[in-house]
Amino acid sequence: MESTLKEMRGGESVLDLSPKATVGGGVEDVYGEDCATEEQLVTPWTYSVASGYSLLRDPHHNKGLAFTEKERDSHYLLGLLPPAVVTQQLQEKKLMDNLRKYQVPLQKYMAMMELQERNERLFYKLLIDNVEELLPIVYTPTVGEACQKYGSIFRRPQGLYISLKEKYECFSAFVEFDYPSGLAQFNSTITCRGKVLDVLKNWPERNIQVIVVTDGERILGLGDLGCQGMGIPVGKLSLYTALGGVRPSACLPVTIDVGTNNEQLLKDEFYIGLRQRRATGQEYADLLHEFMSAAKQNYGEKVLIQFEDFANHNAFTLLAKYGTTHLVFNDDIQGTASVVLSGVVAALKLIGGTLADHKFLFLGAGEAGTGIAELIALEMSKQTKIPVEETRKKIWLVDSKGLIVNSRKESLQHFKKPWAHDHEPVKDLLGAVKAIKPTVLIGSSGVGRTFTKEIIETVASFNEKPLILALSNPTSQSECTAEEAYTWSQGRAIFASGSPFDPFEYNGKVFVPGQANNAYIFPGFGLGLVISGAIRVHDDMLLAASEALAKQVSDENYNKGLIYPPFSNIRKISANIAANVAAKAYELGVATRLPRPANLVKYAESCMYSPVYRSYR
Ligand SMILES: NC(=O)C1=CN([C@@H]2O[C@H](COP(=O)(O)OP(=O)(O)OC[C@H]3O[C@@H](n4cnc5c(N)ncnc54)[C@H](OP(=O)(O)O)[C@@H]3O)[C@@H](O)[C@H]2O)C=CC1
Ligand SMILES: CC(=O)C(=O)O
Ligand SMILES: [Mg+2]
Repeated sequence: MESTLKEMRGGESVLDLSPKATVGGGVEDVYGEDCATEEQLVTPWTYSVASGYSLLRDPHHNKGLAFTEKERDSHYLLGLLPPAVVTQQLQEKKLMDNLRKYQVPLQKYMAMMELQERNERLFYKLLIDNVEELLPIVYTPTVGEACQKYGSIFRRPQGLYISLKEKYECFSAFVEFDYPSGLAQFNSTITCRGKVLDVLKNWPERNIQVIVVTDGERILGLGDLGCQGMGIPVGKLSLYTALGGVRPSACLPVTIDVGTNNEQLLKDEFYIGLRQRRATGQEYADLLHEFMSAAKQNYGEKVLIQFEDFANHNAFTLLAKYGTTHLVFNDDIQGTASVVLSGVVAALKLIGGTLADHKFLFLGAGEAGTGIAELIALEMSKQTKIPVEETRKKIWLVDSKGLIVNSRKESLQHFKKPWAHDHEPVKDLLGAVKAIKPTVLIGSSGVGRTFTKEIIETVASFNEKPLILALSNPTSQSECTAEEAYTWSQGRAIFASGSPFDPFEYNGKVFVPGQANNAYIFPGFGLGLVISGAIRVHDDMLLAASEALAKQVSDENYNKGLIYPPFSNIRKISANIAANVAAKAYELGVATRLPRPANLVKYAESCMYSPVYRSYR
């Protein structure tokens, strides 16, 4: 049975459909048919060998002109392709040549999406081999523009859409029973089973390891894009595969559609989502809960659910609520924290001192800002053995109302309260910079050009080498450009940004800005959880990921002023991050894949997906 099923999938063991012994010793009911009652509906799944025309239209197995003569003969492809047989390398060369001819990044994005839908392995080959060139296309900044225009550029759906329409409903009914002894009448609340589990079962893959889910309310720094936020889970998961080696069939992008408060989208005739204002409160919580329960029920305890680009009024609550029952990770809070801590630790080689010697000032006290602040305070506390309540005092945050200080504490959202320190009220960033005199300035506000000339000049006036991180995405929302950071600090700033900037020449010296983006962390972090079979995420794993990333910065990188290694080495970096995270999972006792492999880096590398074409019998 096992070999037959593998043969049916072209010899790939990518998706092993063979029955597996479960922990309890039974046989896994992959399709849910055996456990369904006679009244329950089941899906009539069929699997067949793709051949001929349908093989050419199956993105998982299509190789285009790279099908060999023998494969064309045995898979009924003769005549369906022109005679030339080419290598994957030549296909890659041609596609890169074509992509480079497009002047507009969105056209490149659409060409890449079209390739992903046509020939998945070639898509990943391109992305892996040309990561520095293509990352800004499939990811920030271009993915932001793609989400804004998703309704117009939408061709084929990617990922799963779960909307309020699928949520279970409760309704009251007046019920009458006509007993022999008399008529009984009462009001009853009836709950109809929701359809979220059925939606998950519609997805063709059964063996999902990573879900990236958004509700579209805070897409990058672009705000509420509703259902059109789908571009983000799709983009993040393509990085899970290309950068972290998680196989594409194990990745599931999900968008939860609870409506949108974006008036422009609500009026847009091409908008693809529910045309209503956002559901909130219990209705929102219920749909999210139905999704979280269905995901665990369908894919098991070890499926990683990554929350992405939720607004902060939901993000912290969801993370706290499901952190104890599910394997969940919030990329904006936790992934960003890990990547920024890594950059700061690496930067110490250039700016000097220990972590605790520095004073941090953030513009933006939301998910990214407070997430980073907390991990820095935690690491400082571990290094100095000073309680975290004390190390937090080295870190200051400014939100839209000014510096976060004690006198504001009562009115602050819960995630800001730990950052309310004793100080006079200060109304804006410039005032805060003058009052706090930070050595590190971090932008996480989602508002572009907020690091003005005066602010950067002031920071540079009391720091030999100010560390300036403009994290907000996409490029239009960056707190400053690389050119501004280097020029206004007279070439002294150590600078990195969330979206990439080109190298900049100032006074005859070329400055290479780094990219402080959670894309360095989440692919390797997720791989580490998957390969160890981790069942929960712990802050120490974020520290482990951060440490592994910082160790990958070479002297050559430091000499260029870089605090992150180049993305061209990302697969090696991800394997090291995965190994460190997995090691921590074993140490904490939350790993279930036993015995622990002796060499975790080698093991991580051996688990990574390769996009090279497979030969078909
Ligand atoms: N580089 C990376 O890897 C990552 C980058 N980001 C980027 O960071 C940005 C913020 O994301 P996130 O933290 O999730 O968003 P949030 O909405 O959670 O937080 C935004 C914060 O910025 C504050 N803010 C907004 N406008 C101003 C202003 N004019 N002056 C001062 N403060 C202001 C808000 O203040 P208030 O609370 O008062 O409303 C809030 O505290 C986004 O652009 C996102 O793309 C996010 C994650 C990762
Ligand atoms: C990078 C990222 O996750 C964000 O900007 O939201
Ligand atoms: Mg994000």
